[in-house]
Amino acid sequence: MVSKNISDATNDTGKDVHTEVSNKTNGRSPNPEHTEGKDTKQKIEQTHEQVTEDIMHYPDLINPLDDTRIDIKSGFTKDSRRLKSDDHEYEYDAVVLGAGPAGEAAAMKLTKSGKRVVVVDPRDQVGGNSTHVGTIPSKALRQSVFNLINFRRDPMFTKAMEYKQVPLNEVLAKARQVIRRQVSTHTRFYERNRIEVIQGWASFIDAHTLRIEVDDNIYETITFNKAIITVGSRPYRPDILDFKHPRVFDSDKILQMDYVVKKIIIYGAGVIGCEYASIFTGLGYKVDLINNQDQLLNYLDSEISDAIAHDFRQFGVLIRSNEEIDHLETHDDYVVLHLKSGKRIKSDAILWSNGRSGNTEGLNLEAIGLKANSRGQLKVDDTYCTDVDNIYAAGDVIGWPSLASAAYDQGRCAAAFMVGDSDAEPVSSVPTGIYTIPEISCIGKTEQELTDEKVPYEVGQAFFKHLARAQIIGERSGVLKILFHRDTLEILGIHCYGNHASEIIHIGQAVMKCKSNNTLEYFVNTTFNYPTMAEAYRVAALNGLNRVF
Ligand SMILES: Cc1cc2nc3c(=O)[nH]c(=O)nc-3n(C[C@H](O)[C@H](O)[C@H](O)COP(=O)(O)OP(=O)(O)OC[C@H]3O[C@@H](n4cnc5c(N)ncnc54)[C@H](O)[C@@H]3O)c2cc1C
Ligand SMILES: NC(=O)c1ccc[n+]([C@@H]2O[C@H](COP(=O)([O-])OP(=O)(O)OC[C@H]3O[C@@H](n4cnc5c(N)ncnc54)[C@H](O)[C@@H]3O)[C@@H](O)[C@H]2O)c1
Repeated sequence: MVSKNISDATNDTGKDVHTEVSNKTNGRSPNPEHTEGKDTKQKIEQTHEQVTEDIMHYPDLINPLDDTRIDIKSGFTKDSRRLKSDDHEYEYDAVVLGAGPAGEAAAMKLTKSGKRVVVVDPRDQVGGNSTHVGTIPSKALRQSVFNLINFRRDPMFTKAMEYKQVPLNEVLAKARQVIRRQVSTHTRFYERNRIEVIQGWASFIDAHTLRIEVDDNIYETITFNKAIITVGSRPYRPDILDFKHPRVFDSDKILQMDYVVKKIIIYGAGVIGCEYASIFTGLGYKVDLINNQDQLLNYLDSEISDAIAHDFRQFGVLIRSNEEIDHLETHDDYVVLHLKSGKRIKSDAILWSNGRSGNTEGLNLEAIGLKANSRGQLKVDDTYCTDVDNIYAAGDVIGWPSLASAAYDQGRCAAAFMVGDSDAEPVSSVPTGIYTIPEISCIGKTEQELTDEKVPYEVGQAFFKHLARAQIIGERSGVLKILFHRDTLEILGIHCYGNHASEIIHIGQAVMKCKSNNTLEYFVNTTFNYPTMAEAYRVAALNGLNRVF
């Protein structure tokens, strides 16, 4: 279980801060009357033993940045009782299991709809895995490495200073600041909306009762009318690897790496594997990227997938395609990866990044008649309702698309369905934003999909190197591709490779969303600021129109 000790916290100025923990000490003292009987106690002790003995079993709940966490004072518990609950026999109208993006959005929507809501999360801070071990630390880390790369490229600095390798956890200094600010911002959202947050592990007793382990062997029981499961996911860990070994990492544990390596194996060339390939090469490590498919990120436009593979190779990444692990040999200061093809790769460490599993194991889903699939994920219908009609689910725990961006919207939409909003709609179109160096972002169909569907499309493209703004800021590579219907000029897909791609994509996304205006001509007939990266849309549109006859 997550440590409940308040460690020495520092604020952004590096000074110590000693304030109160949010969820844990929010005025709710655990009620001993709720402590379970002996049999259950024994069962729980087992669970507990498992957790403390094998903390890596719950990697999603480990905060590698624990040592410098800020604690946020919160006093919203009592206030939330002022909200009138609906007319039923339960203590809460709704309970939210998990305070990540999906849980937060659901809680906000529910409370703004006048519902009496409680959020349960074992962490002593809100934000979920997204803030503590996922999106936020990895993106802040990427930014630090990106700055380092630019710094090294600038002769003004490199002449004056000698470049020295730094361990990953030191580069994470910036991430710690961002996490603290994010936690503080989101805690205020809960406070201002008077949403009660309980720190503890939640599990179901029945479809209207939840048991919360609020402290070691101390349980609290609450009753609710509806529940939403937003417990997120954790890295998938196959039995053949020993994640306690100091040279074996996954995306949670890597944030704790406190030594410098020269060479690292990344097993799994999905989004996490590719993002970390950029981070490690930026830090000067040699990378072996093991891909069990024949192409990197094969759901992308194939030109973009080729471009990232080309750039990776330029930066010294050795991509090994169509390979599969046989076993891993671990030594004190190195590992040897044995592949089924017979190849052997020696390296200082390995990062395993081969998918994630939903955190459903400890929820006692049997008690409510639910079953997760082999990846720990729950099935929901178009209203985010599970097979049990008062239990909903959103975010990573339901699988696709497993993004913080979508999790937030799914949580909000699920809550809208829970309160019976007539205009609620499920999340359907989600852009891809991959924060490799350079970035990749896309929305809509790929060339391959349009070809398979026999849609008569054309392509308009703009290379960043020709844009004034790109030349000013020193962007050397990058392309924007617009796919459009050659007869109607409707935009069907946008694919962007290059820095700022994840921002640039939103211009096209907005146009695609406006059905009546969704045409390539929008970019020709609209005056954009100059010089900007957005000029790529005008250049690509004109390029595309020139191909139409
Ligand atoms: C390295 C990495 C980088 C990523 N980068 C991006 C990115 O750039 N952009 C993007 O959009 N997405 C990114 N993602 C994905 C993103 O982090 C997830 O999609 C997002 O966190 C899902 O949000 P969620 O609310 O479903 O769950 P989570 O953020 O996983 O939060 C779930 C919460 O539930 C709690 N919980 C677990 N068990 C229980 C229980 N029994 N009772 C109560 N609470 C429980 C957990 O403690 C946790 O706080 C990244 C993920 C990783 C791992
Ligand atoms: N920029 C971003 O948006 C961003 C960044 C990082 C991570 N993420 C999210 O994190 C998730 C994980 O990324 P990833 O790179 O580890 O893997 P991935 O989801 O890309 O999958 C990699 C491989 O692992 C397999 N796999 C996935 N889950 C498995 C499981 N439970 N058991 C066995 N095999 C499994 C998949 O089939 C695939 O072959 C992705 O869904 C992604 O959306 C997003």
